[in-house]
Amino acid sequence: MPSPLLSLRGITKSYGPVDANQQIDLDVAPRSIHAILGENGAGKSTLMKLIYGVEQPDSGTVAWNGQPVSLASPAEARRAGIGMVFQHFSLFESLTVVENIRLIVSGKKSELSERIRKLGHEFSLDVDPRAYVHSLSVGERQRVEIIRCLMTDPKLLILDEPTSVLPPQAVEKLFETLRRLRDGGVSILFISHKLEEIQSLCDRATILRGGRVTGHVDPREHDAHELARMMIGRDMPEPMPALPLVEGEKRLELVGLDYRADPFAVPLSNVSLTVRAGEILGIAGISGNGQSELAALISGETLLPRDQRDQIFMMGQDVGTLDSAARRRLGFAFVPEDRLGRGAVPEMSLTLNGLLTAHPLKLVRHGLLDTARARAFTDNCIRDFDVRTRGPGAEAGSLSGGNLQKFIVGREIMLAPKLLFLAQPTWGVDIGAAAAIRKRLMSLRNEGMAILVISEELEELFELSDFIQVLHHGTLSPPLVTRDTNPEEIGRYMIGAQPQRQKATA
Ligand SMILES: Nc1ncnc2c1ncn2[C@@H]1O[C@H](COP(=O)(O)OP(=O)(O)OP(=O)(O)O)[C@@H](O)[C@H]1O
Repeated sequence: MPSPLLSLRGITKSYGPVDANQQIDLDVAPRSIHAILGENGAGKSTLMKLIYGVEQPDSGTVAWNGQPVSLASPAEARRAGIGMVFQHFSLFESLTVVENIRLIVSGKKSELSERIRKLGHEFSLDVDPRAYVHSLSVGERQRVEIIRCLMTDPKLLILDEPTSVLPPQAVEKLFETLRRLRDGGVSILFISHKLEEIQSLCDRATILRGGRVTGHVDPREHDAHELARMMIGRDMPEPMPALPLVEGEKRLELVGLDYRADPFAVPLSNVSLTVRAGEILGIAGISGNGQSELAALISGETLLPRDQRDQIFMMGQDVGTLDSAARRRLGFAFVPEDRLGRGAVPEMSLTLNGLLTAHPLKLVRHGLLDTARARAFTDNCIRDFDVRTRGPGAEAGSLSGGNLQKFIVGREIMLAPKLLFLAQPTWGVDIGAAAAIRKRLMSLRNEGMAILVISEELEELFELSDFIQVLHHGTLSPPLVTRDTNPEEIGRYMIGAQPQRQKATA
């Protein structure tokens, strides 16, 4: 290999008793796309933070272009030519897109806006520079992060799960962008749990398990099963078959829902859907087509005006003006897409985060916290959902992204709701754990739970759902029976190219 652009030797980093990285050796070649593979908590993000100067190693050396360096801060890393797109976004919600970018890239607002539009157009990362970040979906925020990074003209670009919220068409476009960048002399460190992506994009891969390097391979020389086994050290769980449908009672019904929140939000028009007991409805679509707005209306974060009646029903009741707590009392549970902002409070322990939604399970009595029960609930959730953490006392923010997601999904499932709504349920979750979550959802469906899933992963929706509806520009396609449709048809609805069929299902 030509002399490496970046070379790490013996890098070690511990957080208290957790050895997040141990004796890591890694060489990143110039003009290469290098994957970092590993299950949730394997130490991938920690390693990237060390390279980007967010954290400092306890020991080990870093060389950049053959010269020893200590990257003491992200500003220093950026000066050297290292850019990073984080898994958790680092944008200010109350600022606009261009204002956020201006915090890092100097220039006049008008010039920057022009560059944002141009890059957005070139790399299919379209986003309005004037939009406030709080009004953007997770997918759109990620686009802003990527554009911001590209604007600093990096020599090494670190991407921590960049494709997790992109629709399939955009993933391919992003890959073309990344290949172009590589051919132009930029190296890329690429974290993803999707093995097919790594095989189609990357020329090298380093595998981590339990904070240690377990291999450096050429991912194109191994099939997905082999890579999965190297990564998780065991075989994948088998999917659970769905029982035939019996028409269960309606647990969620949206009837011609119309809603416009603010000028930057996507207006929803005439949205209708039904989720019955014992079935899973999947909502497909490219992020930014009204998913966040729809999720907020279903969860009760956004309430309908008092005069807008008979549009949202849960367990047969009109809930459009009821808040989240009232909806939860009817047997509703919810996993939001934004796990750190809405799903959990990062500074609080897992036990307290458990209480946020599980307190009705007699975890609070006479106004006082029943510590033993709350801890037992959290312990069960950690065990049942294979959450890798030091225990119920750990702060939510200290968990790796995928492990926190497993915790939140577990907490909501343990409430035994009648209606469970999950937005991007396996986002950032490694392949083994994602398969386990899907298996669990199938078995809950078979036991009679009504489940609604919003996901940008078509494969996931095809594996899970009995019916699929597609959200495009704030309108919803008719329900399609999953076994009678195919990804091409769904894809046509996703880009608005499919004429609305007459009723596709009874
Ligand atoms: N700030 C922190 N405080 C305490 N522990 C931490 C902190 N950051 C990471 N850890 C721990 O270090 C280990 C490695 O975490 P890391 O986030 O690097 O994993 P990862 O491979 O990126 O996982 P994922 O795929 O879930 O994002 C985990 O056990 C995690 O809980």
